[in-house]
Amino acid sequence: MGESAAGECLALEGAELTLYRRPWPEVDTAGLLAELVEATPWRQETITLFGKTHLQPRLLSWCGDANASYRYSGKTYQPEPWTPLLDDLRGRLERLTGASFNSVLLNYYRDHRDSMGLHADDEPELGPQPTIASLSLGEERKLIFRPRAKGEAGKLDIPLPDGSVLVMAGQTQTNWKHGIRKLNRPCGPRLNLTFRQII
Ligand SMILES: O=C(O)CCC(=O)C(=O)O
Ligand SMILES: [Fe+2]
Repeated sequence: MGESAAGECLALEGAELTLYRRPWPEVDTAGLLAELVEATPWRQETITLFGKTHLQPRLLSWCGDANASYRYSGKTYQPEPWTPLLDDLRGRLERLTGASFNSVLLNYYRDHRDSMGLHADDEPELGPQPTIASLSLGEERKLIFRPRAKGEAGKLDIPLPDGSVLVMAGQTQTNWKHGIRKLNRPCGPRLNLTFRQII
């Protein structure tokens, strides 16, 4: 595990992962979490599994430039406009990573029962090697990485502390799926913001 002022490179073959544990020590993360939970127009999407429709186990919101529409499970979503707060966070993440972002997906895990299934962020509009910067607020949950190819070995579980930023780049989405498991024990809320560039 290489460490530098720029962040920790996490070792995972065929992936490019950098973790910044607390890039902005002065930021009041609890206040930020509360403000975002309050101000965001949350939606709860449905998923259909084996012909049965369920509510997804988390709330989400999609925000970005007007032309950054997003297709997901066969539907196209128009982004909410940037708020000053989200635009400020976008600027911070752009300066931290050197990448550009025109949209952000907010995921709100209300408690231990909320989760996200294993997936890769490989939608065509993200391009072949997307750089995705993921800011976590609130309860520490583990982001689990599992190989996309059947029979491949290897895995990594990354605890994402309050105020941390994980950057996924290079071939990460090509080779790995990631997700958040539900927990057996109660826990507090967690908010995750993944900043992306829609092409
Ligand atoms: O909550 C997380 O840390 C993961 C979010 C994620 O994978 C996504 O928004 O695509
Ligand atoms: Fe993802």
